[in-house]
Amino acid sequence: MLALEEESDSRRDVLRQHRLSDKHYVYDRVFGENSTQEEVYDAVCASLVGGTLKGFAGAVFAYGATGAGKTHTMTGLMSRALNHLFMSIAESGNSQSYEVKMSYIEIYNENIRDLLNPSAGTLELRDEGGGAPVVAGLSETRATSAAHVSELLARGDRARTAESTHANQHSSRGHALLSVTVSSQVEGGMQRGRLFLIDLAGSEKAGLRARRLEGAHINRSLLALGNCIMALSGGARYVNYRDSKLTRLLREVLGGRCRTAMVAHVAPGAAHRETTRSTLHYAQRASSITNRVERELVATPMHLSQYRTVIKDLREEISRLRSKMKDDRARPKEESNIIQQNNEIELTNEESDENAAHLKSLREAIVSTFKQQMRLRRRLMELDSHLLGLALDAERQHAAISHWEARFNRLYKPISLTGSRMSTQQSYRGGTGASSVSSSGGSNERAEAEVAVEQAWSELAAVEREQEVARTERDRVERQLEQVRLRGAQLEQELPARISSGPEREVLALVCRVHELEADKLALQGERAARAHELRRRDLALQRRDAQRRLSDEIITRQRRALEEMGIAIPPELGQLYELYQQEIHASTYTESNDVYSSSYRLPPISSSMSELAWSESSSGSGRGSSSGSGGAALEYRLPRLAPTPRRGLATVKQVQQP
Ligand SMILES: Nc1ncnc2c1ncn2[C@@H]1O[C@H](COP(=O)(O)OP(=O)(O)OP(=O)(O)O)[C@@H](O)[C@H]1O
Repeated sequence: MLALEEESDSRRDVLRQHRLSDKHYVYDRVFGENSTQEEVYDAVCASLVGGTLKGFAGAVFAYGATGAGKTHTMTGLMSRALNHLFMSIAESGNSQSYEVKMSYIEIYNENIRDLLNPSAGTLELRDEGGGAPVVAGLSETRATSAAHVSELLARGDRARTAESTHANQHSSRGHALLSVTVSSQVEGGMQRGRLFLIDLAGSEKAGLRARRLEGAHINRSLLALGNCIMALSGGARYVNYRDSKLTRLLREVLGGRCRTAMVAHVAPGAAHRETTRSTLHYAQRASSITNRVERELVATPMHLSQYRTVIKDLREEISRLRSKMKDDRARPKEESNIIQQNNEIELTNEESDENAAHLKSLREAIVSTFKQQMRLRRRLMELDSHLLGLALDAERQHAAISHWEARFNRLYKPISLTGSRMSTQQSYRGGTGASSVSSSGGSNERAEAEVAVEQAWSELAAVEREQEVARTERDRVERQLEQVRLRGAQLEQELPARISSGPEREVLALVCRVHELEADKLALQGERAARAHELRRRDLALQRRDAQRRLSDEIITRQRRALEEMGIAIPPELGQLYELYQQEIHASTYTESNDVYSSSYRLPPISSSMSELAWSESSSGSGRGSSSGSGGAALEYRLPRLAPTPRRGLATVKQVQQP
């Protein structure tokens, strides 16, 4: 329990003394100023990591005012969680079967950036058929060890947008979302556990003009987050996640199948009373949200051509089995009667028992061979799908390398891996002497290129090793499948001679039905996989086009500047083209950066959460004038404004009231 003491002035007010009491808040845990990061990790995050290995989703997000310690907490949790994860995988004695991937993004000014691949620029958030939204083109880096992960985290942290504010020397200005996915093969598909670690930006009011837009975006997303928390804790039937990219991305974390912990940060000083009150209030509301936790099991997507082959094979098997049944039925009645009579004459009771037992074991053998076949086929298709993914990964790394090569005017030649790597590194370090570095690039860009290219080559080498392993495994599984198929065919050949009764025919029909269902299921999965594959391919193509476009922009701008500097008159047609080009760039920037104002964003926030907000704002005693009543609030919600800063002491308070 945490008690928020009333102001000392009010305590002295004898008349009010009995009416005012300290406000008490109850949480799962309260940590004091002397709590260590280990304590916080053990209480908040450790059990979530265990769940991730078993296919559950877990999340921790840090919430609170600027400078209250969010980044400090999350940095500690992130490195501990990933160390813990790799230790648990090693202890499982089955480390080969787990695959850990991580992605790290920042939402800054409603733009999403890939912190592990900042050169990719702004990424698009795309809704995919009812599921969780997907960040198109986001890199998912395979993490191989705790040391590798620390290196990736440090790289991502360096790429975050930070500035000095009055409350914090090194204030994070964007929301950072680290997502770790642990996949492992289990019976029936791929088990996928996820861990989300989220460091939200704190809000801060500053006089600087440049900070206004940033503050508006931070407040906008925190306000949307507050609305979602209010709606979820109030049991609302409709929760509006669409008001910011943050809430769209956190949908699963806030109201989905995720086990979520919110760490609310407060500063104990009296000067922070109002921000503290607001944070504590939201944290209490959040603690009453109940999520239904579920394990995630995804049927592994397969290689497209494999779907067709398997479905064809299955259909052939079905018609073979059907024809056997027909053959048996087509026999003249007398003939089958004679056979039956002969059987009855020839077979003693003992023999007929033996025959029935044999038929039973034959039936079991057929079913078990069928199951084995299906398992091996699935494995084969998983490997194909894995190889397909690896090919795309490799292409992505090639694209990153060629991006930097192009920036340094080098022709990208993937010779042998080591040779090429050497030459690339030498060229960035000036070893080959002939590099022509762009004038604005300078040594920073060189250093960035060196790190990025080195990383891309090592990723590529890892991908190639993985491809080798997968191909060997594929050959092995293919041979095994061929053997099982032959055994299955032999067993089926034994059937017609032995089918003599209705029950036997029923078994055959059942086997047919199983085959049919399997074929239908595969056909559906095939369609879905085809769509997913097409989307991934388009993402990659879009990323490439985007890189090309940015290069063209730069070339055009520089050429134009050069023409002007040299005093060369621009021909009128070229002038017109420049104008058109500028209009086009302006139009596309406008549409990209304003998608938050698209019609879907105009839905007013649900009423219960807005009334909660109105309460919160008016109770601060420093109301923002226009925000009383849901209409005014909804308007502000769409177009957040920063009020002028009247008194310094209140600035932080008012900003933080907005979540
Ligand atoms: N528990 C703690 N122990 C020691 N130092 C801390 C602790 N919490 C925060 N700090 C220090 O206080 C400063 C501000 O903390 P931090 O950057 O984590 O705040 P924040 O809430 O993330 O702020 P912002 O929202 O502006 O990014 C940092 O220098 C940090 O190292």
